[in-house]
Amino acid sequence: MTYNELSSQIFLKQSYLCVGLDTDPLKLPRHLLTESDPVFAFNRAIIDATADFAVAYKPNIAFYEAQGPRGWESLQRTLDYIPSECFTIADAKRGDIGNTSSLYARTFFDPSAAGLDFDSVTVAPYMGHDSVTPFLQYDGKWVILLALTSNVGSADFQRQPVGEQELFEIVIEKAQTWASHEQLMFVVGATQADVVSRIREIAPDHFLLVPGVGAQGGSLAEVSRRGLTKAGGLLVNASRSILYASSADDFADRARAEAQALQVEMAQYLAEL
Ligand SMILES: O=c1ccn([C@@H]2O[C@H](COP(=O)(O)O)[C@@H](O)[C@H]2O)c(=O)[nH]1
Repeated sequence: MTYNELSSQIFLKQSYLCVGLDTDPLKLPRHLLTESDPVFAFNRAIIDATADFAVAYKPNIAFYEAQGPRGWESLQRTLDYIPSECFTIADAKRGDIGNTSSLYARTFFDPSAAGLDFDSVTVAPYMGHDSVTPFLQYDGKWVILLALTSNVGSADFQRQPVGEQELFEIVIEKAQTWASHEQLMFVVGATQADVVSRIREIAPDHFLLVPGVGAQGGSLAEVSRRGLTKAGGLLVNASRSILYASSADDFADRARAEAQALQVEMAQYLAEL
């Protein structure tokens, strides 16, 4: 999916919601456990319930890998089920020496390899340019680089001062020499809303993938007011607050209501642009 196509979807759906598919087999509603693939049955119901309000879906790969081969099958079925107009993110947080990164990229981007055809993959910047560029060799595919994460541990390295800057700012500046805003996004936690304006000075056009609203307590209002651009420019993720709004038979209805509430709020912020 191109930058303009993603931007168009945001204004068409009046939403920059990304639904995180962090599907934990231990948290599934009991009535789904008799399904042949309970994880996929859950994801299918969540996608059906939220697709009107979401422009992106982000399966967190850890939740699937932890299930072994069954998990990879659930992931494949889920990816195939996501509507084609939605942007897909493999939240895998990969990155290694170049030849290894090439194989990670092939896993998520080349359907003739592992069968997966994601639009994007999250990548850790720590090993530098040659660990990231193999992911950029695929036309139409995106790298979403971890810049300033939502967890408290982001203070350990990402917020360390380096000269006049903090380390995450150097990551954002340097990475822009590797790819344009048409192929590169940055992860910025919603819990770090206070620095989103500063990030917009360094990266005015890049999409930001923003996890941390909902269960982690980040503010959608603050991130939106500081991070939205004329192209949209944000994908705000919510996982647990949508997936596990209810653990009973009404889980899909409750997930839909949570997603709709976020979309309605997002539409207000888009109207203020
Ligand atoms: O900085 C980061 C980077 C990634 N994540 C991921 O996003 C979701 C958040 O889930 P919630 O349930 O909405 O808190 C999850 O997959 C994380 O691994 C993040 O939270 N922060």
